[in-house]
Amino acid sequence: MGVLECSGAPCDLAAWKDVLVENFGKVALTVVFAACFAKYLFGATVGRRKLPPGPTPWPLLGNIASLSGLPHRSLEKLSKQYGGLMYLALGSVPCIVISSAEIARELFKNVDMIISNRPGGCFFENMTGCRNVTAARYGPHWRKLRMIAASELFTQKRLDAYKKSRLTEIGTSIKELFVQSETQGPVDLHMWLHRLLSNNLSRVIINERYFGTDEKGMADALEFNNCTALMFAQAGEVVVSDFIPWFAPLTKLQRKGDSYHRTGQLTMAIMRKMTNLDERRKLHTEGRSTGKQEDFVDVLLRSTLADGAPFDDEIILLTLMDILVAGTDTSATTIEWTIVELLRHPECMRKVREELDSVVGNRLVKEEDLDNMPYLNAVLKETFRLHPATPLGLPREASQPFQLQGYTFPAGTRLFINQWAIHHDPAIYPDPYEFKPERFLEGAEINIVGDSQYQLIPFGSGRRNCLGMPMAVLVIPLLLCHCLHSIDFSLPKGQEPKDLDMSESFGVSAPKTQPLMIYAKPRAAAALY
Ligand code: HEM
Repeated sequence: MGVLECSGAPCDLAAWKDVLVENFGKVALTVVFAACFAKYLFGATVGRRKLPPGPTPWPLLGNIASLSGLPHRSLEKLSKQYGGLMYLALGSVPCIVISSAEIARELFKNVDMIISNRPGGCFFENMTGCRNVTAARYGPHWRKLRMIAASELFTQKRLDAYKKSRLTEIGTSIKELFVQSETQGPVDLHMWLHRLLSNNLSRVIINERYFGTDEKGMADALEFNNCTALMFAQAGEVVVSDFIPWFAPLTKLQRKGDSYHRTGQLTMAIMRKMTNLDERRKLHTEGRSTGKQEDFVDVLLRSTLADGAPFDDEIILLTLMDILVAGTDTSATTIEWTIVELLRHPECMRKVREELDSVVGNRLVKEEDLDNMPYLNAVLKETFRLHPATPLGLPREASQPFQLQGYTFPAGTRLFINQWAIHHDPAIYPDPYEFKPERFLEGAEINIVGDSQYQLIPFGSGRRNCLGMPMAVLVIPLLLCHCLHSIDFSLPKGQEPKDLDMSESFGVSAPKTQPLMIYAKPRAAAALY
């Protein structure tokens, strides 16, 4: 009989001690595993009594796997099982997912301020120091940036001031599209839209068309696109130590922080070149002007931060980078999805064109026309519903404990508003996976703008909603009207609209996985450009 076999005879305690010391590593590991396993088995019922339902978390990792692939879709599936308010553990970070319009309404009505924080994380902490408006913690710095954006950058007055340059950009880009389609064959629609929208923004940021089709313009566009592609890829990486703090040494070893910091430096260098900031600051300090109408750089150069200090170079460049990055891909994604859906639904395309031809006829589209196009607006709402550009929104983090649906959540709880699940809720939208613009022309009106509606929230909600929404809700329908009024789109030979791949990828936005390659020929109205 071995020393540890205690049946009948008293145990040899000294021998026990020796074995324990010898095998300390193995014993400790066994205890940790046993504890994790017990938590895994019983945690769901005992430890989570006061939490909303949700899938059982794995030891250590929790439910991180639920965020892989297309997280908006896997979370929607889970919400069918666990409900509109679902609890997940991301490593050791508590997290809730809201998949119901009613619960979103309660959240934004009651605790908007508490949930207006962003979680930061390794990427933003190293790339921007969380000083940019998108990643900034809720507090005086963020409030000041938002206040300047709302009162100076995205006002109706400024949007009106750039009416002419918008029209010029759209006209120039459409002409370029015809040439490209005729000389080079099918055009990647997303890339074309991306360039147009970037130029539309560069015209308000620096008063210039920055991404031209000449050699320099092409090189600048390539440099900027490569940099944003790197940024998007890194922003989408799951850094385990963001969820499990024990892994911080590994993150350090992988030099993740260094590589995000380098991306930040590269972005700043590109933005500095684009804005010609050194020269602009010199002019500003000397009290001289560029002689052109005031642009975003002028506004930021004369702005002050929450502590009264003037905007430093970094904050100017970060603000403009945020606007450029957040504003182009999301809008290009939305317009591309709209055109794809219209190609797949010729009856809807016919109705939009009839409306355009009757309201606009044989002249250029005007911004005022947008108020007289109920069908086009319904088409756009249906695209925002079916293909939200940011299906999970941007993550929020609670700055204080808060209550929702009778549960109490601690400060630090991460929140995802699953737009995808809300927009595909069959109780609100029968046949939720079908493209049916008519649904927005019947029954009670559902609007995107205004906090009263939570059934269609592509721009998020509350005080931390999309900062560029005033521009997006003008530019997207306007550009769409111009495209549908003046361009005849056709697919490359042998391709049928019904066979188009309709899958989306998930990243900073959710574009079509396979870009739409398209021929573009002038419709009658194109002679006007
Ligand atoms: C289809 C177009 C767009 C969609 C669907 C969209 C969607 C969103 C969403 C869902 C958020 C997060 C809101 C939240 O947390 O509740 C957001 C934030 C933001 N958006 Fe947009 N966006 C679009 C266009 C634009 C444009 C055109 C700009 C600028 C020109 C812009 C700039 C921003 C910025 C800077 C933020 C961060 C705001 C903050 O954290 O305070 N977006 N957007």
